[in-house]
Amino acid sequence: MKIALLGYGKMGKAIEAIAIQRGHDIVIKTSEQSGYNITDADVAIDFSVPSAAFNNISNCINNQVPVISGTTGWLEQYNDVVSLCEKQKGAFIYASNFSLGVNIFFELNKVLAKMMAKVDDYNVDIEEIHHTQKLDAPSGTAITLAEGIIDNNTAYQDWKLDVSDKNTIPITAKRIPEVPGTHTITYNSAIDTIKIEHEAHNRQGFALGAVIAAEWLVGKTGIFTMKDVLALD
Ligand SMILES: NC(=O)C1=CN([C@@H]2O[C@H](COP(=O)(O)OP(=O)(O)OC[C@H]3O[C@@H](n4cnc5c(N)ncnc54)[C@H](OP(=O)(O)O)[C@@H]3O)[C@@H](O)[C@H]2O)C=CC1
Ligand SMILES: O=C(O)C1=N[C@H](C(=O)O)C[C@H](O)C1
Repeated sequence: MKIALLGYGKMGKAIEAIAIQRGHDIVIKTSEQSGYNITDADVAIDFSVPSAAFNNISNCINNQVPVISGTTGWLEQYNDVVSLCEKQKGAFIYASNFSLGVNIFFELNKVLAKMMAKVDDYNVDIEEIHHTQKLDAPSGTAITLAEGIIDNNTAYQDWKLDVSDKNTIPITAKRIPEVPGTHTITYNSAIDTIKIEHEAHNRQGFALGAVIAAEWLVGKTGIFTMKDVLALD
């Protein structure tokens, strides 16, 4: 498979290594908005910056190149991408986190949220820790986790960074050098604490998941998620 890497930073480089191991060719690797022909690729993988993701993804869809994006912090434009993809009959996957472990953690979070909806004694909060170069906060993964709780527990209607109102899930974002990504969900009561945590040890899980998603997407039409790719149901 001929792969375009849109964004050749920490993730672009990790994806390149795994894609080559799996027998793919990297035909475009760029950290620029232009200067390449996207139709040279069978599939594009966007891990760029929040301000560039929408244009990168739109360019692929407009040129009939299937595209997956792991870039976080641009989701206010997600519905525009969905509309464009439907209009152009393109193929697109966004995931806030491509790792198998985090996608299992997403499902565990939903099951726990459903159970906790049956009791009044606990307050939930989410903490995410990432390296100091991260541009967005809270992390895309923390937002997906908050949405998983909101969808399964009517006590919560919203999430906010550093705000702890009734019906709102507070998210705390910490930035510590070299941390690839740690997410903790805590349910606290006067009597005890229930905690679930995912800690990435490196970027390999994100990169492998992205390559697997790209392999899966080629030849399909539509908008998909990692749940479709991993068939976790
Ligand atoms: N979904 C997931 O599983 C994961 C998602 N991420 C997300 O992926 C994104 C990238 O992460 P990471 O690799 O760590 O970040 P980096 O900052 O290391 O890399 C981003 C790269 O994008 C480049 N860039 C800037 N503008 C453009 C453009 N217009 N088109 C293409 N590339 C551009 C930057 O170049 P320059 O430095 O010159 O500006 C940089 O090389 C982030 O949003 C992060 O949150 C990260 C890990 C896992
Ligand atoms: O910027 C990162 O590094 C990461 N970003 C993603 C996010 O915002 O959730 C995924 C992972 O946690 C690493």
